[in-house]
Amino acid sequence: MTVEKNTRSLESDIETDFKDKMSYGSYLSLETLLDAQHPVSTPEHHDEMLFIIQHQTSELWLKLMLHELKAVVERLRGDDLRFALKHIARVKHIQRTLTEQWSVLATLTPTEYAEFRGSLGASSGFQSYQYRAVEFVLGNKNAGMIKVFDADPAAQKLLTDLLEMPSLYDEFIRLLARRGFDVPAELVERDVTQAHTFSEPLVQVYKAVYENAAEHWDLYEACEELVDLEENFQLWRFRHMKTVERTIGFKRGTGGSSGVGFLKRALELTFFPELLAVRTEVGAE
Ligand code: HEM
Ligand SMILES: N[C@@H](CC(=O)c1ccccc1NC=O)C(=O)O
Repeated sequence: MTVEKNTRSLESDIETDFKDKMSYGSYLSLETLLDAQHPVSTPEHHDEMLFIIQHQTSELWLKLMLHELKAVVERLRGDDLRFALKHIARVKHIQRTLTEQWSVLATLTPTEYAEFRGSLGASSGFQSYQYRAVEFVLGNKNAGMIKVFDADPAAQKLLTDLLEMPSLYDEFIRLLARRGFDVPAELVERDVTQAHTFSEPLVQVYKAVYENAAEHWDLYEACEELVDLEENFQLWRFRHMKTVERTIGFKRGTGGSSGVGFLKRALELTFFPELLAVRTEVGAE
């Protein structure tokens, strides 16, 4: 059947009765999802909807990212690098989406934002427990970050559990040790509640992998995937910092920090420092 008058006719078998069947909206809990945008500015500022949805979509992607990263940790623990790599590939696409999404918020001018910023009170992305959870899973542990969730026991438990679990990087390092590489015992048995700190012997392990890539192909590939993950994470942080700079300049943050300066310091944090250091070591001078 052709389209007439630029109108597509419904096919006779198209389902239209959802009294007793699961529909699109019920499956996706759209009623809950689309009833969760509550601007607080009075009178309501047009641009607050953008601000809310930008954060909510970010939190949804962070939720999926955490789900995938937890699967990566499990797969590494089970020596299943192939499946770990599959999940990492998905995480990388989520990260790209999250980073590209900054361009939507960048349409908010400093004047527009200033018109409803006061309504946000002391709330801040600093209180995003899912963001902190991703940092913890990747190995950037910081127990001090949990204090801000004193009033949210569920978030506090999630973060405390993750703090006490070996991170994705801990599991990767343990896998390298099981594969027979010369990983120092203190790295395998380290206090996993602390942030990972630079280990020179680990650089030498990576050197062995990179200089014999053909022999250790899956590990070689995994190392490069981890470098991508870290770089993508830093790109998100950079776009956040630049968006903040153009939106509030050098004002202090609503969460109480110095603002842009505080966010710039996050760019100096690293997840997998040895994987960057090995680059200085490989190949000819
Ligand atoms: C105009 C938009 C935004 C501005 C002006 C802004 C500003 C800031 C500032 C100043 C901080 C430092 C903490 C503080 O004192 O408040 C911060 C932290 C943070 N923001 Fe935003 N932000 C914006 C949008 C977003 C969005 C869309 C997200 C997405 C979830 C986000 C997530 C975060 C996170 C996770 C932190 C903690 C970063 C860290 O600990 O290094 N922000 N933000
Ligand atoms: N910290 C921001 C406020 C802000 O951006 C924000 C406020 C409430 C919920 C999430 C936010 N996003 C990131 O920090 C500011 O200082 O303007």
